[in-house]
Amino acid sequence: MKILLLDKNHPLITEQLLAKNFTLEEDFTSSYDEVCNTIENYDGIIIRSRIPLDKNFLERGKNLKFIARVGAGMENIDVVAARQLGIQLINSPEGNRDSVAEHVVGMLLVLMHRLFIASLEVKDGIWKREENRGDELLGKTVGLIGYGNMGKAAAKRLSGFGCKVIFHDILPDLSDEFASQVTLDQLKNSADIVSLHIPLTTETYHLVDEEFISGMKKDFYFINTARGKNVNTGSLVEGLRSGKIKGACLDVLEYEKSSFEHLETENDDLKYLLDSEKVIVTPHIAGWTHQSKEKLAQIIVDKILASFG
Ligand SMILES: NC(=O)C1=CN([C@@H]2O[C@H](COP(=O)(O)OP(=O)(O)OC[C@H]3O[C@@H](n4cnc5c(N)ncnc54)[C@H](O)[C@@H]3O)[C@@H](O)[C@H]2O)C=CC1
Ligand SMILES: O=C(O)C(=O)COP(=O)(O)O
Repeated sequence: MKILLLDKNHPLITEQLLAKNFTLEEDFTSSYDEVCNTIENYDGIIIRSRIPLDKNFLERGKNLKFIARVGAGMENIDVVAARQLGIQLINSPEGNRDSVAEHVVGMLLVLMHRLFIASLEVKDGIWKREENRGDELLGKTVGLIGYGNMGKAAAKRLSGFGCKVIFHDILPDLSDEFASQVTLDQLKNSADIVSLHIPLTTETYHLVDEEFISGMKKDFYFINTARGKNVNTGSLVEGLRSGKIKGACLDVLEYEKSSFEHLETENDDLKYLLDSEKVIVTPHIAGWTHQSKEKLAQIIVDKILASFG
């Protein structure tokens, strides 16, 4: 089989697939149009999220048998078209869920204990104690939206910090030893912290908006490691300005073109988020550890070999 690798990943992917006699070609720079022109030459694609694999792209890949997404989210792939065309979709969320879960806990601790601000101040010669009094995770009710790979991994860690973890998911009967399933209204009635772990779909686009925020019973902390477009940024900023949202941890932003591209900065809402002491932001690295890089690669190779080896 001839496979095109469109993103840089751990070298074990190439080493192990070459050893199994796959033919591999790497192209980490060509544009969407350029790749479209040659895609019919390949049986499979290995990708993260650099290029959108839309219907047009998939139809031109006449010989494609699989798309392997090194990671979890499939938003860059027209999943419906792929299925209609008989192209197998493979992803590897088991490889970065531990990284995401630790990032969630880490961001919450940094924000709630004011670690980043306090450290910057001390290094600047400023010694403020009362202003830097933090909030504990212990005893807080965390409401997760989406209880798949990422949500479950986050629940496991957060319950270890003494949080009561509840979640809302459209699939039924998902409660386990770490978290209890509730309706969205029940979550809004009791959560002190809201964390998103949903895919980006037409239903989840701007799921967190003015109505969601005003429906929250308590003031709350907000964390998003899912996708930027799950949140209406204007509403988020308004919630932060009014104090309804006590602080936000954002690994993803609405204005990301893809996780590999910079943000546009000429935007008042984004400027507020970047300037605010109540917000910490990371550049889409929740799932981006040295360990996840290797795990994602090994899992994707194992899944490719299980179907096509
Ligand atoms: N920041 C980062 O580096 C990373 C971000 N992600 C994001 O996390 C997302 C979730 O990943 P997984 O947990 O692997 O996905 P998953 O498919 O295992 O779980 C998602 C869950 O959300 C539920 N869901 C879907 N629509 C919903 C709605 N409207 N309301 C409530 N629940 C809904 C689904 O039923 C499912 O249980 C990915 O799609 C991706 O966007 C994933 C990995 C790394
Ligand atoms: O696995 C995911 O869904 C991620 O968000 C990781 O993002 P990336 O593959 O680095 O664009």
